[in-house]
Amino acid sequence: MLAAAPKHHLNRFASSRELADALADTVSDRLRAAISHRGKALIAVSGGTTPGLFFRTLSSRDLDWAKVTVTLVDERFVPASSPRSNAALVAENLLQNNAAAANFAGLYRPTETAEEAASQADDELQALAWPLDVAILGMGGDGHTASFFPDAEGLDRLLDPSSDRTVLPVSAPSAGEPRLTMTLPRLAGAGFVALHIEGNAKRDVLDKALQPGSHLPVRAVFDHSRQPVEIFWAP
Ligand SMILES: O=C(O)[C@H](O)[C@@H](O)[C@H](O)[C@H](O)COP(=O)(O)O
Repeated sequence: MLAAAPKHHLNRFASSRELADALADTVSDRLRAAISHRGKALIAVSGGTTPGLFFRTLSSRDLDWAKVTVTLVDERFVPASSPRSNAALVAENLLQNNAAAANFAGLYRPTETAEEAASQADDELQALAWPLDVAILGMGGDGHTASFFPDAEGLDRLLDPSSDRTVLPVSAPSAGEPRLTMTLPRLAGAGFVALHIEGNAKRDVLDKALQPGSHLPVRAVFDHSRQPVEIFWAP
């Protein structure tokens, strides 16, 4: 009996603009509901080149942003002054307009090593209002999500669904620089998990990841996510 494809829902859009509007609507509704239910909201977002338009669209949504904490799905081991910084990407595109009132909890720490930074961030992020209400994941053309790179040292540890860590360091030749990643259980435990990908090439990679027996890292999110993964895709 072949294992059924993990539960997910494909939301297709004609353009990046339509996708950004729909994802911003859904995410702002989820944040409002979390604030109404528990007085606060916690969202983790990814970096990279895909989410910019979505961030700028979400930043103008009307909600009690002062009760929202934005954190990162992953981060390059670089300071916010670096053009590679996801914290800088979020500051410049999401923490603007109405969302400028939101709180931010980044992963980077100015330590000698990524290991030390991950350990410090892991300690300090325990204080956040877990579980995530929203996790926005991206995906690379190699099937990585967060910083779960296929060539990462100790990938099994990064994908351990029972990890008691929140942040782990990542060393992977294909990653460019050392990374800091939120762990699978933290991401999989979110009340709403969106995978935001654009283009036909990534759609093909995702289709491969959803085949039985796939070992692409993104598949681990589908296999362990508490909620069905909502895929947001535009060509
Ligand atoms: O730090 C990062 O780069 C992201 O968090 C990473 O996981 C990203 O989502 C994918 O690499 C896709 O990146 P693109 O959107 O640039 O294709």
